[in-house]
Amino acid sequence: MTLEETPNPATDNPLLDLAYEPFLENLGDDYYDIVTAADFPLHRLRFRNDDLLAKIGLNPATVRDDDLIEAFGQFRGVRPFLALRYHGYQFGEYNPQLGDGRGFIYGQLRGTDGKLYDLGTKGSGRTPYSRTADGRLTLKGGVREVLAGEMLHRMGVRTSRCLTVIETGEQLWRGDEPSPTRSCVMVRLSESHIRFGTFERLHYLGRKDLIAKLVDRTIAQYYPEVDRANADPVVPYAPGDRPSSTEKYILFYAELVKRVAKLAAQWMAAGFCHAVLNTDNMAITGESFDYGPYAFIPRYDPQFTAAYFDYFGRYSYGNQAPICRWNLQMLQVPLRAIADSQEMDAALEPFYDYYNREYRRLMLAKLGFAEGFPEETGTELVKTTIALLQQTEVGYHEFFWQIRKQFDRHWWDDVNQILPNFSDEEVVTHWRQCYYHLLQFISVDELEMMTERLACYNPETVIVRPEIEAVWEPIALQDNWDPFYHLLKRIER
Ligand SMILES: Nc1ncnc2c1ncn2[C@@H]1O[C@H](COP(=O)(O)OP(=O)(O)OP(=O)(O)O)[C@@H](O)[C@H]1O
Ligand SMILES: [Mg+2]
Repeated sequence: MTLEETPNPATDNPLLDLAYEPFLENLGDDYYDIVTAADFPLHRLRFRNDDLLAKIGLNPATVRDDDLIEAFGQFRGVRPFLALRYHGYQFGEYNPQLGDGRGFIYGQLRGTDGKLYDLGTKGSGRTPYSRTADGRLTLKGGVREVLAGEMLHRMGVRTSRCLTVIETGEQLWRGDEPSPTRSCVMVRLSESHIRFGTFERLHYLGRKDLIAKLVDRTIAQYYPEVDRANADPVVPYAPGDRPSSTEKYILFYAELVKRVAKLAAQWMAAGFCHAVLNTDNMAITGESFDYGPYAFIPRYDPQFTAAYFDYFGRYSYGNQAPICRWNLQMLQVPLRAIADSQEMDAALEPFYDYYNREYRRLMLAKLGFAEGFPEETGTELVKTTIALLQQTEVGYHEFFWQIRKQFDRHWWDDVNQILPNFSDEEVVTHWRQCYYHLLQFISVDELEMMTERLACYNPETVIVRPEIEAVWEPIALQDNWDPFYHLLKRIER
């Protein structure tokens, strides 16, 4: 290579040379505070997501562990770090004292898919929103968030995912972990950290102008289809008067309703209980994020609650769709600055239609079926499946795994071949008949596709709590990370 051909990067760390885009920064400082990162006594890379490095246009082989530590542990950043301001309804009570208290936006950049992504931190130190807390994330919290993102991604849920987890060598005190406990800093890639609560705060402050600006920018950036469908000029908002509701804003809200309804259906089909669906944990893109006390359900139980502090089951597994709908309804309050209330009500109306359609589609896919048979027949099978899951002792994920494992073309010929070793309880017999009935709409050639679909929708491993504890224990006791890395591999199968 001649001297002229030698690449001459600004730094030798490819992460610092990425084309970061200041979308959030350009909103102006009404929406964030510029903050600094904590200085940590130790930086040990515990997790790197090479899949995501590729997604942001990097060849993972060219990114060294030290590069990741420099950017996402020592925070040699290229842009100001923004702690975003937000409020939110927490367990139904409005809390005006929130905001990024232990994280910030490190930067934003385009994925290879052309979409803008946030790199957001968690556990990176105190900010003006930390209140009395330490601004830190426990190592176990980081490990759990990695696992949730990867598992949900594997199950086809629209979700944020962790890019890195770096252990930081501090001792933290927590009421819900044996303490002192180890610390880490996590960086996650998500579609956006703009939350429902971001708009709620602006309403609380009476800043309709800032709401209008944020909605316009949100639509332009994250709802291009709405922007294209309705090329209305941006409504200039003069404080004091009320802009007329343009179709664009209703289309945006209607699309958000659809995305959130689908997300709730995705969680339900995945057997996932998010656990803390406060409005500050709802992204304006309709993406799932913030994995704290979540759990994958061991058995089908609508009342299953994952957070020990959720005393009344507000965020129980079975309450996720109604709560998402309630959150969408509360979002109408700030959005009234730019959109008509009745029109938003009308846009919220089909929430359960979207939800039910997506849930039915996903449950049928978990059973191996695509659309293409009478609607009632499919609905009947889904209902019978739920009845079986409720009335027998079978585990939620175990049941679908067994279908995937045992599926055989003979099921198509003979109803008694379907899960032959399963019990003969009445509900199971009825389920077999429904399943067999639906199979009769399938041609032999399509059976191969069913096998593929079963593999796609039903992973071999689902991280119910004992699975997570089983990988955490060796980390906690012997600093042995192998079971964790092994579990990450198993999740992919
Ligand atoms: N250890 C902490 N130090 C400072 N603030 C904290 C800490 N833990 C939580 N908070 C703040 O409490 C609020 C609610 O926390 P929640 O657990 O929903 O969010 P989070 O997990 O910190 O972050 P995110 O929603 O970005 O995933 C947020 O304002 C958050 O910043
Ligand atoms: Mg949160």
